[in-house]
Amino acid sequence: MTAFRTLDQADVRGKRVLVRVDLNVPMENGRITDATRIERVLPTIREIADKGGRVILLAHFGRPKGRDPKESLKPVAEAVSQHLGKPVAFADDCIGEAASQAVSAMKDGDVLLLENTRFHAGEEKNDPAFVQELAKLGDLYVNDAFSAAHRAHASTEGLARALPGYAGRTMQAELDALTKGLEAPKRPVVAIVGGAKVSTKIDLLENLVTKVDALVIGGGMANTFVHATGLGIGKSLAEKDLAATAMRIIEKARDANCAIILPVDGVCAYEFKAGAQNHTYGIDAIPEDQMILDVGSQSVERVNSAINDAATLVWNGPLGAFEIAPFDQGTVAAARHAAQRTKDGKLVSVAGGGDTVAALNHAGVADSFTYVSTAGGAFLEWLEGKSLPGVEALRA
Ligand SMILES: Nc1ncnc2c1ncn2[C@@H]1O[C@H](COP(=O)(O)OP(=O)(O)O)[C@@H](O)[C@H]1O
Ligand SMILES: O=C(OP(=O)(O)O)[C@H](O)COP(=O)(O)O
Repeated sequence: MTAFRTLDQADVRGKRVLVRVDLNVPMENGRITDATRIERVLPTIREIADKGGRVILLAHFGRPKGRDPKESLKPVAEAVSQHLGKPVAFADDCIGEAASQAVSAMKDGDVLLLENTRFHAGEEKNDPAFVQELAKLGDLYVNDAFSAAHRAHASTEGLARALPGYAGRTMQAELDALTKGLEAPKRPVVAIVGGAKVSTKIDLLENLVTKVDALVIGGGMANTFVHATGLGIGKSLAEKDLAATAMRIIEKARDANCAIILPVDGVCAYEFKAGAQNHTYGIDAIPEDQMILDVGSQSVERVNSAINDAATLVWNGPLGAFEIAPFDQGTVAAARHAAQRTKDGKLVSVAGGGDTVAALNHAGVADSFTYVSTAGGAFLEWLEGKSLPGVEALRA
C-alpha cells in the first residue's frame, strides 16, 4: 500500500467532493480522439457517486491565456457523461455564482463538471485567494490526476492543503505501480529508455543508472552514446555536443553497477521516410551517408535477453522511429516480448510517456503490460526522482 490517504479513508456520503481529474484529452475538430484519460477516472467518480457523495469535477484543458471558448471543457462534459452512463452537469465557471449555483442544485450521487480551471490566472499561480474560492465549493478533495501532479497549481496542490485530501483510485493505481517499478521493485530491474533526444532525458538517465540493474538505451538517443564511444553514426539523429554527458552517464552506471546495453546493429536508410529502402549494419559499420532509424535484430535479441533476466521492467521511449514502417519492428518485437513475459507471470512491466503508449498500442500489447501510465511529464519526473507537488500534498 502507498503512504497516501485514499478513498478508503474518506467518508463521502452527503458530502460535496471536489475531484481533480485530468481531462486534457487529445481533440481534433471538436472530437475526442483518445478517451483513455476519461475511462481511467470513471472508477473514482462511480465510487463516490455510489456512496452518496456529490462529485464536483475540476480539470484543466490545454494551456489557455485567460478565458477562451476554444478551450472550454463543455464538450468533454458530454463525453464523460456518455462514458459514465449518467448525466454530467456543466457550470460555465469553476468559481463564483455559476459554480456555487450549480453545486447548490446537486443531490447526493450527482456529477458536475466545472469549466476549465486555467481560465483563471490564480490556478497556475496557486494563488491562495483562488484556492479559497474553489475550497468554498466542497467539503473534501480527491486528486485523481496523477498526470497533472507535477504541477503545483491551485487545483492540484493548493486544494489538498485547504481541504481534507485523498488520492482517487487512478492516482492510487499510478502510485502503486510506480512504487513497485522503482521504489520497492522486485529485482533485477531493467529500464528501457528510448526516444529522440538525450537532452530531454539527462536527469532521467542519471537517476535510473543509480536505481536499476541494467539500462537499455535505444532510439535516437542511443546514437549520441554510440558517437560518444568513438564510432561513426553517419547522418543519424544525434546530439554530438552531449558526448561528454553521455560518457558521464556511462561512468556513473559503471560506478553504480548498472549494465548499459547499447545497440550492436542498426537498421539504416538514406531518408526518414515510411518504406524507405533500408539495410541492417553492425554498429561499427554504419555508412556515412545513411541514418539509423531502428535497432537491428541482434540488438533486439540483447534487449529481449535483458527482459528475460528482469523481474521488473520500466519503459519510456521507443527503440526506433516506430511511426514509420518498417522502422517500428525493433520496438514492436521488444514490446511483444515484454508483454509475453508479463502474461507468463515472470515480469512486472510499467510503461509511460505519450509516444511510448502510442508505440505499445501500435504493437497491440498495451493491455498486457502490468501498468501503462496515462502520464507523460509526471511519469518522467517521477522516474527522474523528483517529488511531485500534487502527490506530496496527499501524503498521510
Ligand atoms: N533512430 C531514430 N531516429 C529518429 N527518431 C527516432 C529514432 N528513434 C526514435 N525516434 C523518435 O523518438 C520519438 C519519441 O520520443 P519521446 O518523445 O522521447 O518518447 P515519449 O513521448 O514516449 O517520452 C518518436 O517520434 C520516434 O520517431
Ligand atoms: O497532458 C498533460 O501532460 P502530458 O502530456 O505530459 O502527460 C497534463 O494534463 C498536464 O498538462 P500541462 O503540461 O499543460 O500542465
